[in-house]
Amino acid sequence: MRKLLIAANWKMYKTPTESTAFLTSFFPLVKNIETAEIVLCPAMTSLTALVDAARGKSVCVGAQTMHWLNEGAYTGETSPTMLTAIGATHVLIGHSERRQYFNETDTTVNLKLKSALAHGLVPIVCVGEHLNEREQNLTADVLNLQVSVALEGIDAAALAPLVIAYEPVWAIGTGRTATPEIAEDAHKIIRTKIASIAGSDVANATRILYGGSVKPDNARSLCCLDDIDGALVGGASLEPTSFSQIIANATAH
Ligand SMILES: O=C(CO)COP(=O)(O)O
Repeated sequence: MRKLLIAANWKMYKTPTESTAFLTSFFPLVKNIETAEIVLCPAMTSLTALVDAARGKSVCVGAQTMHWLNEGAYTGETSPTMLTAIGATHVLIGHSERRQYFNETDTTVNLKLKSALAHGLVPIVCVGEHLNEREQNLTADVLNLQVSVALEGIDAAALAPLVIAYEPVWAIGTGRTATPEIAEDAHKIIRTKIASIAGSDVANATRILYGGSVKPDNARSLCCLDDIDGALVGGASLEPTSFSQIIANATAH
């Protein structure tokens, strides 16, 4: 049985003060929820403050990206060792905005995934097709390629912590959510691909989140499906009430 994971991607929003103020209002709203793991991914500058504020609470804190190396002359970058040193436990890898604006590729996703696993960070690897790819019936090809390159050269035994987030690019920040059928289909494609690479045990244990315009009113219909194990939420995670409603609806029986 896979435990639901609901993650917030705050992108380039919230100062450290705003991040900890969020937690102060948010935590009382979710503290009795035991059926989901909750992860907040703030901007790098808020990580330390949020890790400190979340200590002892059932909320984890993750980064939105990282370099794959431990150190080096890479201006502006943050290493996995730096993240674990401050207590971050999760990391988003290969978000479509990183691929679009910062030249991330399937190959750098693979390097980052190997590095995150080696450092004990829970990797949340983002995959998803563009609208034109969906319109040309290329969704399965795109997802299969993204997943296979991401997992290249990684031992099945090392993949236990892996989380994948299916985020169709056309649904991000657009208010246009994938229908539950579209999302479930894509998640099945991803799970089947993982099984072909790493075996069915790994595939069945891997949590696959849906991301793209998740809101309180669609969280239930997405998260109740067999192959959807949670959500990666952008805009609607910035506000404690809407994010806590997403969690409540996603975990409702
Ligand atoms: O990119 C996303 C999460 O990583 C999704 O963003 P929205 O929820 O704002 O569409």
